[in-house]
Amino acid sequence: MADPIVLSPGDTLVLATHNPGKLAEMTDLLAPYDIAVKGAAELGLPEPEETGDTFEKNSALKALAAAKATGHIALSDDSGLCVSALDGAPGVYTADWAEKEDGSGRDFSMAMDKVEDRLQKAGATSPVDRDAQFVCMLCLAAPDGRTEFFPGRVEGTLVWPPRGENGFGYDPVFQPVGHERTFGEMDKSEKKGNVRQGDAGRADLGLSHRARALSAFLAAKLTTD
Ligand SMILES: O=c1[nH]c(=O)c2ncn([C@@H]3O[C@H](COP(=O)(O)OP(=O)(O)OP(=O)(O)O)[C@@H](O)[C@H]3O)c2[nH]1
Ligand SMILES: [Mg+2]
Repeated sequence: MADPIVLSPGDTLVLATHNPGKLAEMTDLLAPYDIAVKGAAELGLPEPEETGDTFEKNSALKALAAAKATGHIALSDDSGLCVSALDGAPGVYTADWAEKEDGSGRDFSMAMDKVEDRLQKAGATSPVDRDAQFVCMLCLAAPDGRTEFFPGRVEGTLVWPPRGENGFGYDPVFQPVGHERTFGEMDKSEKKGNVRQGDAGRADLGLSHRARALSAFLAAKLTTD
């Protein structure tokens, strides 16, 4: 088995994402640690084509591209919304569902309409039929090609119409289990939840899929003292 990837105090960690919403959340979660965090766009890195058919494959290709290009350890995030009544769609294609037909970028209002339209067609009109998960797969990659994975997920219900202006992407339609407000109605600390170091998989380690995956990463790789 390959040696574990070691992050030491003062190291640079490249956040291998071009999504400003993800970058803000990840930077915030890593703020208490003695790690110099740099985003992929800030470093002028190209956006790799996501050719994988799993979250793991796509997170690996993004992290490896950034680690090899910079010579630093890199952390990527491949994530998406998996809707039970749609057999797990949009899943790894969550970002693609937001791409505008004229190629001019992403429109999440259109993407949320599309999900709702599919749910209506599937007859999923009552809350019990509208469960979904946000999934996040973090990949830590070293320039020599080693990779490690940290998954996170959160269960929820899709509401309609969308509610709230906070967050990004599909946040206004996703209401996590046990909460009465959507991610779009929560401020960033609520969406993050009670993140702290501890055993991966503990229920109180963060709320969002990303916060839970980051908790597992923090527990394995970083220390505040
Ligand atoms: O409402 C949301 N709240 C979230 O917390 C969240 N996390 C991810 N997503 C969406 O899922 C897709 C990921 O695709 P993705 O992993 O390829 O990322 P991306 O292309 O946006 O950036 P990059 O990291 O690849 O550069 C994109 O459509 C994101 O908007 C979220 N939507
Ligand atoms: Mg992407």
